[in-house]
Amino acid sequence: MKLQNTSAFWPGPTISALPGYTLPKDVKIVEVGPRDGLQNEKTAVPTEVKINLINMLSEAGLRSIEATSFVSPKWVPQMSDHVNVMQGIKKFPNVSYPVLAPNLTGFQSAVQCGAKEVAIFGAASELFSKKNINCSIEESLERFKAVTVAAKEANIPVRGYVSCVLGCPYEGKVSPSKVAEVAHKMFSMGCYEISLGDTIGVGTPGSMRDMLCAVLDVIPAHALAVHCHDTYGQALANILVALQMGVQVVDSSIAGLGGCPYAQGASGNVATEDVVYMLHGLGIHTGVDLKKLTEAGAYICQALGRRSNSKVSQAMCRL
Ligand SMILES: CC(C)(COP(=O)([O-])OP(=O)([O-])OC[C@H]1O[C@@H](n2cnc3c(N)ncnc32)[C@H](O)[C@@H]1OP(=O)([O-])[O-])[C@@H](O)C(=O)NCCC(=O)NCCSC(=O)C[C@@](C)(O)CC(=O)[O-]
Repeated sequence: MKLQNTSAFWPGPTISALPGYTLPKDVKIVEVGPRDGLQNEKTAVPTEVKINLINMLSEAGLRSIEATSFVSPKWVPQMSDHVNVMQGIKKFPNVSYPVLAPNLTGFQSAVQCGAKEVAIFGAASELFSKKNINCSIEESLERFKAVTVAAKEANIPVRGYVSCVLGCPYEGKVSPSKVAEVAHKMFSMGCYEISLGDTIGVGTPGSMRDMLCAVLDVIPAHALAVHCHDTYGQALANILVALQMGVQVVDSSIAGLGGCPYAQGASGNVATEDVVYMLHGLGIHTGVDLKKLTEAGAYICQALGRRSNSKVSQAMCRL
Protein backbone atom coordinates (compact mmCIF):
# COMPACT_ATOMS: atom_id res chain seq x y z
CA MET A 1 0.00 0.00 0.00
CA LYS A 2 1.60 3.24 -1.17
CA LEU A 3 0.86 6.55 0.49
CA GLN A 4 0.06 9.36 -1.94
CA ASN A 5 -0.16 13.11 -1.44
CA THR A 6 0.49 12.87 2.28
CA SER A 7 1.06 16.59 2.59
CA ALA A 8 -2.13 17.41 0.72
CA PHE A 9 -4.00 19.33 3.32
CA TRP A 10 -4.65 23.00 3.12
CA PRO A 11 -4.88 24.97 6.33
CA GLY A 12 -7.77 27.38 6.00
CA PRO A 13 -9.21 30.20 8.06
CA THR A 14 -10.27 29.27 11.56
CA ILE A 15 -13.78 29.64 12.98
CA SER A 16 -15.25 31.40 16.02
CA ALA A 17 -16.45 29.90 19.26
CA LEU A 18 -20.15 30.05 20.07
CA PRO A 19 -21.03 33.22 22.07
CA GLY A 20 -19.71 32.96 25.64
CA TYR A 21 -17.16 30.21 24.88
CA THR A 22 -13.52 30.10 23.77
CA LEU A 23 -12.20 27.99 20.91
CA PRO A 24 -9.16 25.92 22.00
CA LYS A 25 -5.78 26.56 20.33
CA ASP A 26 -4.49 23.13 21.27
CA VAL A 27 -6.49 19.92 21.35
CA LYS A 28 -5.48 16.64 22.99
CA ILE A 29 -6.56 13.58 21.06
CA VAL A 30 -7.21 10.46 23.09
CA GLU A 31 -6.59 7.61 20.68
CA VAL A 32 -8.98 4.78 21.55
CA GLY A 33 -8.32 2.51 18.55
CA PRO A 34 -6.33 -0.23 20.31
CA ARG A 35 -9.14 -0.60 22.87
CA ASP A 36 -12.48 0.70 21.55
CA GLY A 37 -11.40 0.08 17.97
CA LEU A 38 -10.43 -3.55 18.44
CA GLN A 39 -12.62 -4.77 21.33
CA ASN A 40 -15.46 -5.74 18.99
CA GLU A 41 -13.35 -7.68 16.45
CA LYS A 42 -14.77 -11.17 16.14
CA THR A 43 -11.48 -12.98 15.54
CA ALA A 44 -8.55 -12.58 17.91
CA VAL A 45 -6.18 -9.86 16.75
CA PRO A 46 -2.61 -11.06 17.44
CA THR A 47 -1.09 -9.36 20.47
CA GLU A 48 1.97 -8.46 18.40
CA VAL A 49 -0.25 -6.51 15.96
CA LYS A 50 -1.81 -4.58 18.86
CA ILE A 51 1.65 -3.79 20.25
CA ASN A 52 2.97 -2.66 16.84
CA LEU A 53 -0.10 -0.48 16.36
CA ILE A 54 0.30 1.23 19.74
CA ASN A 55 4.01 1.82 19.07
CA MET A 56 3.20 3.38 15.66
CA LEU A 57 0.56 5.60 17.27
CA SER A 58 3.11 6.74 19.85
CA GLU A 59 5.56 7.54 17.02
CA ALA A 60 2.82 9.60 15.35
CA GLY A 61 2.83 12.03 18.28
CA LEU A 62 -0.37 11.08 20.10
CA ARG A 63 -0.23 12.04 23.76
CA SER A 64 -2.80 9.59 25.09
CA ILE A 65 -3.38 6.09 23.72
CA GLU A 66 -5.93 3.84 25.39
CA ALA A 67 -4.09 0.55 25.28
CA THR A 68 -6.47 -2.18 26.46
CA SER A 69 -9.16 -3.13 29.01
CA PHE A 70 -8.93 -4.96 32.30
CA VAL A 71 -12.45 -6.32 31.97
CA SER A 72 -13.74 -9.85 32.24
CA PRO A 73 -12.39 -12.03 29.38
CA LYS A 74 -15.79 -13.75 29.34
CA TRP A 75 -17.43 -10.44 28.49
CA VAL A 76 -14.84 -9.08 26.02
CA PRO A 77 -12.51 -11.90 24.89
CA GLN A 78 -10.62 -9.62 22.48
CA MET A 79 -9.08 -7.73 25.42
CA SER A 80 -7.98 -10.86 27.31
CA ASP A 81 -4.33 -10.33 26.30
CA HIS A 82 -4.19 -7.11 28.35
CA VAL A 83 -1.19 -8.22 30.41
CA ASN A 84 0.94 -8.99 27.35
CA VAL A 85 -0.13 -5.79 25.60
CA MET A 86 0.78 -3.65 28.60
CA GLN A 87 4.10 -5.41 29.03
CA GLY A 88 4.94 -5.42 25.32
CA ILE A 89 4.44 -1.79 24.31
CA LYS A 90 7.20 0.79 24.28
CA LYS A 91 6.29 3.45 26.84
CA PHE A 92 7.18 6.77 25.27
CA PRO A 93 7.93 9.62 27.67
CA ASN A 94 5.06 12.14 27.82
CA VAL A 95 2.60 9.61 26.40
CA SER A 96 -0.12 8.23 28.62
CA TYR A 97 -1.43 4.68 28.10
CA PRO A 98 -4.74 4.52 30.01
CA VAL A 99 -6.64 1.25 30.35
CA LEU A 100 -10.29 0.51 31.16
CA ALA A 101 -10.98 -0.79 34.67
CA PRO A 102 -14.66 -1.41 35.52
CA ASN A 103 -14.08 -2.32 39.16
CA LEU A 104 -11.45 -2.84 41.87
CA THR A 105 -10.45 -6.24 40.41
CA GLY A 106 -9.67 -4.61 37.07
CA PHE A 107 -7.92 -1.69 38.72
CA GLN A 108 -5.62 -3.94 40.79
CA SER A 109 -4.68 -6.08 37.78
CA ALA A 110 -4.02 -2.98 35.69
CA VAL A 111 -1.72 -1.46 38.29
CA GLN A 112 0.14 -4.76 38.68
CA CYS A 113 0.86 -4.62 34.94
CA GLY A 114 2.28 -1.14 35.23
CA ALA A 115 -0.75 0.97 34.18
CA LYS A 116 -0.21 4.59 35.18
CA GLU A 117 -3.73 5.76 34.30
CA VAL A 118 -7.11 4.04 34.31
CA ALA A 119 -10.58 4.83 32.99
CA ILE A 120 -13.85 3.88 34.62
CA PHE A 121 -16.91 3.68 32.41
CA GLY A 122 -20.49 4.38 33.38
CA ALA A 123 -23.61 5.35 31.47
CA ALA A 124 -26.47 7.82 31.52
CA SER A 125 -28.87 5.00 30.65
CA GLU A 126 -29.94 2.31 33.13
CA LEU A 127 -30.44 -0.40 30.53
CA PHE A 128 -27.10 0.23 28.84
CA SER A 129 -25.36 0.10 32.22
CA LYS A 130 -26.99 -3.26 32.94
CA LYS A 131 -26.07 -4.69 29.52
CA ASN A 132 -22.52 -3.34 29.51
CA ILE A 133 -21.32 -3.79 33.08
CA ASN A 134 -24.10 -5.87 34.62
CA CYS A 135 -25.24 -3.39 37.24
CA SER A 136 -27.43 -0.31 37.71
CA ILE A 137 -26.03 3.20 37.43
CA GLU A 138 -26.15 3.55 41.23
CA GLU A 139 -24.28 0.26 41.75
CA SER A 140 -21.72 1.27 39.13
CA LEU A 141 -21.05 4.52 40.97
CA GLU A 142 -20.37 2.52 44.16
CA ARG A 143 -17.82 0.38 42.27
CA PHE A 144 -16.25 3.47 40.72
CA LYS A 145 -15.95 5.08 44.14
CA ALA A 146 -13.87 2.11 45.30
CA VAL A 147 -11.64 2.48 42.23
CA THR A 148 -11.17 6.23 42.68
CA VAL A 149 -10.30 5.79 46.36
CA ALA A 150 -7.69 3.11 45.55
CA ALA A 151 -6.39 5.17 42.63
CA LYS A 152 -5.96 8.25 44.81
CA GLU A 153 -3.90 6.22 47.28
CA ALA A 154 -1.75 4.89 44.41
CA ASN A 155 -1.49 8.34 42.79
CA ILE A 156 -3.08 7.06 39.57
CA PRO A 157 -5.19 9.50 37.56
CA VAL A 158 -8.69 8.30 36.67
CA ARG A 159 -10.62 9.25 33.56
CA GLY A 160 -14.40 8.76 33.55
CA TYR A 161 -16.61 7.80 30.63
CA VAL A 162 -20.32 8.42 30.47
CA SER A 163 -21.92 6.41 27.67
CA CYS A 164 -25.16 7.05 25.79
CA VAL A 165 -25.03 10.82 26.26
CA LEU A 166 -27.01 11.47 23.06
CA GLY A 167 -29.09 8.31 22.90
CA CYS A 168 -29.26 4.70 24.05
CA PRO A 169 -29.74 1.56 21.96
CA TYR A 170 -32.22 0.22 24.55
CA GLU A 171 -33.92 3.35 25.98
CA GLY A 172 -33.81 5.80 23.06
CA LYS A 173 -33.60 9.44 24.09
CA VAL A 174 -31.43 10.30 27.09
CA SER A 175 -32.02 13.61 28.86
CA PRO A 176 -29.13 16.10 29.11
CA SER A 177 -29.93 16.51 32.82
CA LYS A 178 -29.34 12.77 33.43
CA VAL A 179 -26.00 13.00 31.57
CA ALA A 180 -25.01 16.04 33.68
CA GLU A 181 -26.01 14.22 36.90
CA VAL A 182 -23.94 11.08 36.20
CA ALA A 183 -21.00 13.08 34.80
CA HIS A 184 -20.99 15.35 37.87
CA LYS A 185 -21.04 12.39 40.27
CA MET A 186 -18.04 10.84 38.49
CA PHE A 187 -16.21 14.17 38.38
CA SER A 188 -16.91 14.74 42.09
CA MET A 189 -15.42 11.36 43.02
CA GLY A 190 -12.11 12.45 41.51
CA CYS A 191 -12.07 11.80 37.75
CA TYR A 192 -9.76 14.40 36.25
CA GLU A 193 -11.67 14.30 32.96
CA ILE A 194 -15.10 13.13 31.85
CA SER A 195 -15.44 11.74 28.35
CA LEU A 196 -18.97 12.09 27.01
CA GLY A 197 -19.75 9.13 24.74
CA ASP A 198 -22.21 9.20 21.87
CA THR A 199 -21.98 5.42 21.97
CA ILE A 200 -24.27 4.73 19.02
CA GLY A 201 -23.49 7.86 17.03
CA VAL A 202 -27.05 9.19 16.89
CA GLY A 203 -26.35 12.77 17.99
CA THR A 204 -26.55 15.83 15.77
CA PRO A 205 -24.97 19.25 16.38
CA GLY A 206 -28.11 20.53 18.12
CA SER A 207 -28.36 17.62 20.55
CA MET A 208 -24.61 17.87 21.23
CA ARG A 209 -25.04 21.59 22.04
CA ASP A 210 -27.98 20.99 24.39
CA MET A 211 -26.23 18.14 26.20
CA LEU A 212 -23.00 20.13 26.58
CA CYS A 213 -24.94 23.15 27.89
CA ALA A 214 -26.28 20.98 30.71
CA VAL A 215 -22.90 19.38 31.48
CA LEU A 216 -20.99 22.68 31.35
CA ASP A 217 -23.24 23.94 34.15
CA VAL A 218 -21.59 21.42 36.48
CA ILE A 219 -18.16 20.60 34.97
CA PRO A 220 -15.65 23.07 33.47
CA ALA A 221 -14.84 22.71 29.76
CA HIS A 222 -11.18 21.91 30.44
CA ALA A 223 -12.25 18.71 32.24
CA LEU A 224 -14.44 17.41 29.40
CA ALA A 225 -13.83 15.26 26.34
CA VAL A 226 -16.16 14.15 23.58
CA HIS A 227 -16.22 10.59 22.27
CA CYS A 228 -18.24 10.37 19.07
CA HIS A 229 -19.09 7.26 17.15
CA ASP A 230 -19.81 7.95 13.50
CA THR A 231 -22.76 5.65 12.82
CA TYR A 232 -24.83 8.37 11.14
CA GLY A 233 -21.90 10.39 9.78
CA GLN A 234 -22.41 13.20 12.31
CA ALA A 235 -19.25 12.84 14.37
CA LEU A 236 -17.11 15.63 12.87
CA ALA A 237 -20.03 18.08 12.96
CA ASN A 238 -20.70 17.17 16.59
CA ILE A 239 -17.03 17.54 17.50
CA LEU A 240 -16.93 20.97 15.85
CA VAL A 241 -19.79 22.13 18.07
CA ALA A 242 -17.95 20.78 21.13
CA LEU A 243 -14.81 22.71 20.13
CA GLN A 244 -16.91 25.84 19.68
CA MET A 245 -18.11 25.34 23.26
CA GLY A 246 -14.55 25.15 24.58
CA VAL A 247 -13.95 21.38 24.73
CA GLN A 248 -10.23 20.68 24.33
CA VAL A 249 -10.07 16.87 24.31
CA VAL A 250 -11.41 14.62 21.54
CA ASP A 251 -11.48 10.81 21.56
CA SER A 252 -11.07 9.10 18.21
CA SER A 253 -10.02 5.80 16.72
CA ILE A 254 -7.39 5.13 14.09
CA ALA A 255 -9.02 4.27 10.74
CA GLY A 256 -12.42 4.75 12.38
CA LEU A 257 -12.25 1.24 13.85
CA GLY A 258 -14.59 0.02 16.48
CA GLY A 259 -17.92 -0.37 18.12
CA CYS A 260 -19.17 -1.42 21.51
CA PRO A 261 -19.98 -5.13 21.96
CA TYR A 262 -23.03 -4.08 24.02
CA ALA A 263 -24.40 -1.53 21.53
CA GLN A 264 -25.56 -3.57 18.53
CA GLY A 265 -25.25 -1.79 15.20
CA ALA A 266 -23.06 1.04 16.48
CA SER A 267 -20.20 1.72 14.08
CA GLY A 268 -16.69 2.80 14.89
CA ASN A 269 -15.48 6.00 16.44
CA VAL A 270 -14.74 8.99 14.31
CA ALA A 271 -11.42 8.34 12.54
CA THR A 272 -8.40 9.99 14.16
CA GLU A 273 -7.01 10.92 10.73
CA ASP A 274 -10.21 12.86 9.92
CA VAL A 275 -10.22 14.68 13.27
CA VAL A 276 -6.55 15.65 12.90
CA TYR A 277 -7.14 16.89 9.35
CA MET A 278 -10.05 19.05 10.52
CA LEU A 279 -8.17 20.42 13.54
CA HIS A 280 -5.03 21.25 11.57
CA GLY A 281 -7.17 22.84 8.87
CA LEU A 282 -8.65 25.09 11.57
CA GLY A 283 -5.17 26.02 12.79
CA ILE A 284 -5.61 24.03 16.03
CA HIS A 285 -2.45 22.30 17.25
CA THR A 286 -2.49 18.57 18.07
CA GLY A 287 1.17 17.54 17.97
CA VAL A 288 0.17 14.66 15.67
CA ASP A 289 2.01 13.86 12.44
CA LEU A 290 -0.72 13.09 9.90
CA LYS A 291 1.57 11.11 7.61
CA LYS A 292 2.71 8.78 10.41
CA LEU A 293 -0.90 8.50 11.55
CA THR A 294 -2.09 7.34 8.13
CA GLU A 295 0.75 4.80 8.10
CA ALA A 296 -0.50 3.42 11.43
CA GLY A 297 -4.01 3.30 9.93
CA ALA A 298 -2.76 1.49 6.84
CA TYR A 299 -0.92 -1.01 9.06
CA ILE A 300 -3.94 -1.98 11.14
CA CYS A 301 -6.28 -2.08 8.13
CA GLN A 302 -3.90 -4.40 6.34
CA ALA A 303 -3.63 -6.62 9.44
CA LEU A 304 -7.44 -6.79 9.70
CA GLY A 305 -7.86 -7.17 5.95
CA ARG A 306 -10.19 -4.23 5.56
CA ARG A 307 -10.49 -0.77 4.06
CA SER A 308 -10.00 2.26 6.28
CA ASN A 309 -13.13 4.12 7.40
CA SER A 310 -11.12 7.34 7.38
CA LYS A 311 -12.05 9.59 4.47
CA VAL A 312 -8.70 11.34 4.86
CA SER A 313 -6.81 8.05 4.61
CA GLN A 314 -8.86 7.02 1.62
CA ALA A 315 -7.96 10.32 -0.04
CA MET A 316 -4.28 10.04 0.85
CA CYS A 317 -3.73 6.39 0.06
CA ARG A 318 -4.49 4.51 -3.10
CA LEU A 319 -5.93 1.39 -1.52
C1 LIG B 1 -17.89 -5.30 34.90
C2 LIG B 1 -17.91 -6.80 34.74
C3 LIG B 1 -16.56 -7.39 35.11
C4 LIG B 1 -18.96 -7.35 35.69
O1 LIG B 1 -19.20 -8.72 35.38
P1 LIG B 1 -19.94 -9.68 36.38
O2 LIG B 1 -20.09 -11.00 35.73
O3 LIG B 1 -21.17 -9.01 36.91
O4 LIG B 1 -18.83 -9.75 37.52
P2 LIG B 1 -18.82 -10.36 38.96
O5 LIG B 1 -18.28 -9.31 39.88
O6 LIG B 1 -20.14 -11.02 39.29
O7 LIG B 1 -17.71 -11.51 38.80
C5 LIG B 1 -17.91 -12.60 37.92
C6 LIG B 1 -16.56 -13.15 37.50
O8 LIG B 1 -15.85 -12.17 36.75
C7 LIG B 1 -14.57 -11.89 37.36
N1 LIG B 1 -14.26 -10.48 37.21
C8 LIG B 1 -14.87 -9.43 37.80
N2 LIG B 1 -14.28 -8.31 37.42
C9 LIG B 1 -13.26 -8.64 36.58
C10 LIG B 1 -12.30 -7.89 35.87
N3 LIG B 1 -12.25 -6.55 35.94
N4 LIG B 1 -11.42 -8.54 35.11
C11 LIG B 1 -11.45 -9.89 35.02
N5 LIG B 1 -12.35 -10.66 35.68
C12 LIG B 1 -13.25 -10.03 36.45
C13 LIG B 1 -14.79 -12.29 38.83
O9 LIG B 1 -13.54 -12.55 39.43
C14 LIG B 1 -15.67 -13.50 38.69
O10 LIG B 1 -14.84 -14.60 38.29
P3 LIG B 1 -15.24 -16.12 38.67
O11 LIG B 1 -15.32 -16.13 40.17
O12 LIG B 1 -16.57 -16.40 38.02
O13 LIG B 1 -14.10 -16.92 38.09
C15 LIG B 1 -18.30 -7.23 33.30
O14 LIG B 1 -19.60 -6.80 33.05
C16 LIG B 1 -17.38 -6.67 32.27
O15 LIG B 1 -16.22 -7.04 32.19
N6 LIG B 1 -17.89 -5.75 31.43
C17 LIG B 1 -17.05 -5.07 30.46
C18 LIG B 1 -17.85 -4.63 29.31
C19 LIG B 1 -16.97 -3.88 28.37
O16 LIG B 1 -15.76 -3.93 28.40
N7 LIG B 1 -17.64 -3.13 27.46
C20 LIG B 1 -16.95 -2.35 26.46
C21 LIG B 1 -16.27 -1.15 27.02
S1 LIG B 1 -17.38 0.21 27.34
C22 LIG B 1 -17.44 1.02 25.83
O17 LIG B 1 -16.96 0.55 24.84
C23 LIG B 1 -18.04 2.39 25.80
C24 LIG B 1 -16.99 3.50 25.77
C25 LIG B 1 -16.12 3.49 27.05
O18 LIG B 1 -16.11 3.33 24.69
C26 LIG B 1 -17.64 4.89 25.66
C27 LIG B 1 -18.76 4.98 24.62
O19 LIG B 1 -18.55 4.72 23.43
O20 LIG B 1 -19.86 5.30 25.05
